[in-house]
Amino acid sequence: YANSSSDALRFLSDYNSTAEEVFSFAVSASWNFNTNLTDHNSKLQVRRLLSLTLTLWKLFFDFEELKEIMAKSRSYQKLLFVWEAWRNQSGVPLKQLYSRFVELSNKASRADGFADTGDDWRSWYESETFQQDMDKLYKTIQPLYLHLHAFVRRKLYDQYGSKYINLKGPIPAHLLGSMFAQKWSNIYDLMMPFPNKPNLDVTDEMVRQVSGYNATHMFRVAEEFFTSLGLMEMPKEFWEGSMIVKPDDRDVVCHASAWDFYNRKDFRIKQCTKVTTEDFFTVHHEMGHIQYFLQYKNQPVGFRGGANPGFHEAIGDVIFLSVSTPKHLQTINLLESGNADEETDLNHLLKMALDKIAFLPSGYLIDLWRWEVFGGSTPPERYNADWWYLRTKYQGICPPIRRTEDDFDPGAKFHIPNNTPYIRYFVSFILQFQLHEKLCEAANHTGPLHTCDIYRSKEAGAILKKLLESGSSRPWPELLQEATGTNQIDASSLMRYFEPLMKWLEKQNVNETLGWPDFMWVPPVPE
Ligand SMILES: O=C(CCC(O)(O)[C@H](Cc1ccccc1)NC(=O)c1ccccc1)N[C@@H](Cc1ccccc1)C(=O)O
Ligand SMILES: [Zn+2]
Repeated sequence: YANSSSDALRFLSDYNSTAEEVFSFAVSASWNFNTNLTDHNSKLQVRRLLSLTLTLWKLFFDFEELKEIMAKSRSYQKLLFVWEAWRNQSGVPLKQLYSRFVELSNKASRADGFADTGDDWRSWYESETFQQDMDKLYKTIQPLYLHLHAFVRRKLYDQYGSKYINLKGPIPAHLLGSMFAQKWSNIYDLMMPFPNKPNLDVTDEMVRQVSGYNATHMFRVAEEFFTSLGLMEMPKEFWEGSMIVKPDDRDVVCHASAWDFYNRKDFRIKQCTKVTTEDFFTVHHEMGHIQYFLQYKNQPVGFRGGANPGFHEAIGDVIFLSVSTPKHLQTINLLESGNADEETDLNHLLKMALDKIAFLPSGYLIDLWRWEVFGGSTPPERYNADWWYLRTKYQGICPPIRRTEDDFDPGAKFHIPNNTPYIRYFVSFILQFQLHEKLCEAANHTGPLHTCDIYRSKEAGAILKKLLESGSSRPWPELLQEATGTNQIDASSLMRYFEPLMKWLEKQNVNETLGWPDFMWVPPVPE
């Protein structure tokens, strides 16, 4: 018996060191590709064909630029052009490839004993009733979403008129400030409850500050929040190896990501950072991933992951719940007065809802669609129809122009071609409020939850550290129980955080239709 256990231990330690080398090699190759697409391609032997393709590719729209137009433009037609152009160039070409990819992916998952790839991905949450659990969470937050949707639809009606907005119908998808109608805070200026209060979008202030709120400064400010909790600073290899601005001499994948090189030394962020509030949030989101890497780096390779994938997505967002308070923005000199009066408070809550509540239906439906595709109930000839059915059913949005099965709109969203699962973000957006509530209690916060800032609380940091250093070495319900006192993902913390807003919206919407009974309505196409 003794032999077998020492044999097992030796095997595991051999496996671990070998796995580290293999993983490290693979991650380095992937990093080199993602941060230097041109160089990678130019090395291929079909140089001439490729240089032609690259030239054509450069003719294509740059997603970063389109993103900016979707955030800033208030022209119905211009938004529509950008919305359609991106889907034509990114989604359509993928359609045939995707159905073949689904077949191959399911084949691999079945070889591992799963029914299909959706079954494989859901197994990471270790719950026999995972799909029902998610549907229950969605139903809990749905009343709040319906009120936010009705309020936003009314404001868009005021802006775009009755021709393009039906007060009993879904909202045209291109009017919500982002390419996928997932983050609505870019149209906050159309929605402010009290417009004459300080502007909580601190982008202008960041750009104005002569001290230069540049990318590095944004990263340093984020790092200092983590160290203020007693968590780890970024190692020197992080600053040496990361790519935090888009290079001007080559093409890179600009979608932000955090990288663990599995050698316990190299940890990096790849982000095309711009000086905006949105990117300041993303800096914290990505640094949350890095903090997790640092805290669990001495675990065996197999345990270097989130307690479940939703935990990995939540850490940086939990920190930003504190950073985004008027009180904290004043602490870091991005807001004149932090003494939030009732009205500024409500402005802040609405802005948070435009990011956090608006996101939930989309965070839920993307893998609902993918589970149906992997499971076979959505065949290739219904990819786009089922996508839009779910987008209208859960988000209450509709396509601004007619869609057919020649289109492949899910393919325009990074995580589909990148094959990155998505329910993790839905879980994160619920979980982050549970963690925030508990950390605020540990930080002896008094007053409404949405005004809490855990900055410099070592007690809060200690709870986070204990959770993060465990990695995926123990079942997530146990780790959640130890960190928060409950062993289930539960939306009641989120509902408590937004309670003052819910009360206010119920008054605002007293004569509004909640939901979109004109389910099939679509806007006219502008001539
Ligand atoms: O995609 C992201 C942020 C990028 C990331 O940090 O989640 C990144 C995604 C990614 C990129 C390349 C390969 C795989 C995944 N995830 C990581 O960098 C990561 C995740 C887990 C462990 C280690 C790194 N956010 C999602 C969800 C979201 C979040 C916040 C606001 C809006 C929307 C989105 O933009 O749709
Ligand atoms: Zn992430």
